[in-house]
Amino acid sequence: MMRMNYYPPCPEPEKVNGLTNHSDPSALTILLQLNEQHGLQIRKDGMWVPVKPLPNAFIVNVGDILEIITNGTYRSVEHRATVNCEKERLSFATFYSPREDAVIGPSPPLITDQTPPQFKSIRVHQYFKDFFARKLEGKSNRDNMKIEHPN
Ligand SMILES: O=C(O)CCC(=O)C(=O)O
Ligand SMILES: [Fe+2]
Repeated sequence: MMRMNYYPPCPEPEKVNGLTNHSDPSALTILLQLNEQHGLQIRKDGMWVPVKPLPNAFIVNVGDILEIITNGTYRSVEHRATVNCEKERLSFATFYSPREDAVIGPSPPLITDQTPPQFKSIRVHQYFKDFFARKLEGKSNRDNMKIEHPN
């Protein structure tokens, strides 16, 4: 799936979100910041860190599916987009995910007594149906896939 994002300039940029904080539901996202305008930020240790646009460079984001398949070893990155008052910003995201009839869940070789499955297994089609039915909000999609362990 591909998405083009257009963020018009805004006279009061601190009052709006360009794109609310979220992690991508995909396995991997390849992102191009088209016109080299700042705006993308990632959450690291609770802080929002700007990602500087580099000419002719892609950004590769780990998405929730990769977090689920690796049973939490690779963690999806929470990110958001801000707007600025001078110039429009454009980005182009390509989302990579397994085919619709595949089942995603923690990879069996990664499951041991010490590392029980952290996530449910689900068909990709249902996973995206659930994703689009919910509000985009932080890592809520990943959280929704978690299983509770009685310890
Ligand atoms: O505009 C950006 O840099 C981020 C876009 C994004 O996070 C998305 O399309 O999922
Ligand atoms: Fe995103």
